[in-house]
Amino acid sequence: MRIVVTGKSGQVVTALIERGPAAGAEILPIGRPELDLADPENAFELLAALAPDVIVSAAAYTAVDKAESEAELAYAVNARGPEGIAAAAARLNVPVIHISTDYVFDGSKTSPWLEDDKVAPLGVYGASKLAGEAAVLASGARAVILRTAWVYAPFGANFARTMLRLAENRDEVGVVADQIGAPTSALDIADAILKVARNLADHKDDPKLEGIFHLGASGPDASWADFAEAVFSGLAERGGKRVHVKRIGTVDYPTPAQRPHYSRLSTEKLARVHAVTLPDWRDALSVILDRLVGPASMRRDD
Ligand SMILES: NC(=O)C1=CN([C@@H]2O[C@H](COP(=O)(O)OP(=O)(O)OC[C@H]3O[C@@H](n4cnc5c(N)ncnc54)[C@H](OP(=O)(O)O)[C@@H]3O)[C@@H](O)[C@H]2O)C=CC1
Ligand SMILES: Cc1cn([C@H]2C[C@H](O)[C@@H](COP(=O)(O)OP(=O)(O)O[C@H]3O[C@@H](C)C(=O)[C@@H](O)[C@H]3O)O2)c(=O)[nH]c1=O
Repeated sequence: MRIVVTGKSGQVVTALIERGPAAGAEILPIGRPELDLADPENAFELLAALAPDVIVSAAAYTAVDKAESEAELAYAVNARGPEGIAAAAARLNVPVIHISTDYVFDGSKTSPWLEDDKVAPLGVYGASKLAGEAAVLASGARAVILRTAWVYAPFGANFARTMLRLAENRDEVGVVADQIGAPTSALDIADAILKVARNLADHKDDPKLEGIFHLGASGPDASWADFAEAVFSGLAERGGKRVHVKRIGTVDYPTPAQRPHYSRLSTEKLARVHAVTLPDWRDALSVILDRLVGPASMRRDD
């Protein structure tokens, strides 16, 4: 199975490159400069030459706060980019898996968001990603939208690595405790994408496999403060320093973009239709901390 992916240097694609071979997939990443999503005119020629079985559209403008002041660029990359990719996929008759976000929701629910719940993004990033979803769904390509959330990995820019960096010279970090979701490992996302890709490649005439699906870790709801506490206790278990999380409110941590208070995604549809369920986020974090900090068995107090 040949899978062409956009977003060569991103967390999800780096994970796909790592996990692809074990799943029998050849991952062909494309990134800048060969494809600038803000101007995807050459997408068809580029994709056609690579002859993919499946296309994964994972590149995005992901700077949530900066998007508020760079709306034009965010829409170009997150909406017109995927539109160009999906149009090419339709012409090539190749299915496309497009990665989207929990930030398409306003966070007003108190139970996990379903695929057909009302979308109402609070910021430019979420709105531009929503426009990307719409463009992909309207393209005529066989399409799966995978909305995921709170992505972190042993590589790339993410909240867990930010916490570990802050731990280097801080004993306490203030983190919001009133935004709830599920941290999701890019390694697990990659495994899920590979299974969905296999299903699409193997069952060409099954429209039930297409549409919007939510993809997130199992385990209890978590706030960013819970996630930070889990990172720091994992650090201490591995012989690192102890760092305290000061649990604060969103009002105490003002940011240019508003974020949803509750963005946990219901993953039942993905489990039912594609037979994909992700591990508990606490186990997934342990796997990633083993790589970032060292295995827990190396801890000093053993
Ligand atoms: N990170 C998260 O917490 C979440 C992410 N998602 C979605 O998952 C997907 C993957 O996210 P993630 O792996 O974290 O992404 P990253 O932020 O790690 O990487 C984004 C990638 O997109 C590329 N990119 C940005 N602008 C352009 C452009 N104009 N042309 C071509 N490539 C471009 C970047 O390339 P370069 O390095 O050259 O800038 C980079 O490779 C995205 O669609 C994102 O919206 C969904 C939920 C949560
Ligand atoms: C670094 C830091 C952040 N925070 C807060 C800010 C914010 O409300 C929350 C999350 O911080 P970040 O800005 O790192 O995360 P953010 O960029 O909002 O993460 C989002 O990225 C996009 C791409 C997505 O699609 C989302 O699913 C989500 O993962 O934690 C603290 O309270 N203390 C801190 O020290």
